[in-house]
Amino acid sequence: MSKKVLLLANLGSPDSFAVKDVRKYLREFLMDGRVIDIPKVPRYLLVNGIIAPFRAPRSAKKYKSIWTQEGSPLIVLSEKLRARVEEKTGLPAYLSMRYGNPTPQASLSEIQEYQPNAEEVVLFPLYPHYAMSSYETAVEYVKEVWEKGNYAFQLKIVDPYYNHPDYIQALSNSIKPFLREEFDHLLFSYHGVPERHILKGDITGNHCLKSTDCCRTPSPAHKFCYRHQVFETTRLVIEQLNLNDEEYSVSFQSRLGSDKWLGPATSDVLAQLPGKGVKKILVVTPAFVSDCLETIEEIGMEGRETFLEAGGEKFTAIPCLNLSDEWVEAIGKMV
Ligand SMILES: C=CC1=C(C)c2cc3[nH]c(cc4nc(cc5[nH]c(cc1n2)c(C)c5CCC(=O)O)C(CCC(=O)O)=C4C)c(C)c3C=C
Ligand SMILES: [Fe+2]
Ligand SMILES: [Fe+2]
Repeated sequence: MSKKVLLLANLGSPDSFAVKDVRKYLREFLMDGRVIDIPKVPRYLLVNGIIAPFRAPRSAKKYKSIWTQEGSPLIVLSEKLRARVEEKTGLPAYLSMRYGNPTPQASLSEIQEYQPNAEEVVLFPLYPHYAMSSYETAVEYVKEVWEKGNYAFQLKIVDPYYNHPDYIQALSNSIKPFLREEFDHLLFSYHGVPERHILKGDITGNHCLKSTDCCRTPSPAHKFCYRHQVFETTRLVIEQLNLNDEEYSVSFQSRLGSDKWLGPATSDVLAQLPGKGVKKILVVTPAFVSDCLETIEEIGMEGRETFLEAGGEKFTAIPCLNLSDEWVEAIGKMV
């Protein structure tokens, strides 16, 4: 019986692609004040009156297009990753989701029941970068459940690892085989967030988004700045891959609502690049460590269509780290 237990935390998926399950999932997700950060009453009206009813049927169709025999790719891959990490580290590993199942309540209770010698649970968020709508909400939610539950074990949390050498190495090596084929451009497409989230996370109150190169000027704000962290991941990977500045760029995907989000938008970039002579593109999505709706459908299907319709000739979506040995080893080292 181990004193140290691992808990991997990811975002979660609906229980099925049925509209009612997708609606329930969207409601839980979007009622999170760290995702839609407006006061509770207007948020309730917006989510329940507008977003969930209109978005659920459209999202359900998208989920149906990626669903496998085993279930949602995000859940299936996260569970397989959990098993590999357990095997590799020799430590008991559990999985919980921020929205949907398995809940942190269920996972922590399982640990309590089946790991009676556990003294320390190490929470490993399956998000390399800090964003209030991803890493922060996942961590704070598990903390909240742990605080309420009177568990016998301590809770330790792994910091964002966007610049950790082993993560960078695993990510770079996952891209390398694709560079052997002819390509014109490597696009790093990260999940977007509203600019307001970046401003809220600025602990100096006067750094983030105050100049175009704020994320490249050293500042204590970077500890919580998603934009800085994704630029750092990109810079470190580019260094490993020996690419020059013309061969790659960064964009942000999955925009929702009418707020100003980080840009440029991936969909705009994919529509414009063929006109600038980019006919063969590679797209990598490092904000996601496991393939999911946003990588398989939004990039692999919609993004491909946008690029080819705009005159592109070859579109390659590079898979996420998923179950790569190097990634499993990197997690083992980070925990
Ligand atoms: C205001 C809305 C959203 C913010 C901010 C946001 C940030 C954010 N999300 C991820 C990772 C994932 N998001 C996924 C799906 C998804 N995201 C939003 C909205 C926001 N995300 C919605 C409504 C959905 C559901 C699908 C849809 O209707 O479009 C997923 C995939 C889940 C799956 O089941 O496969 C992931 C993963 C990050 C990392 C992030 C901030 C950096
Ligand atoms: Fe999202
Ligand atoms: Fe910044």
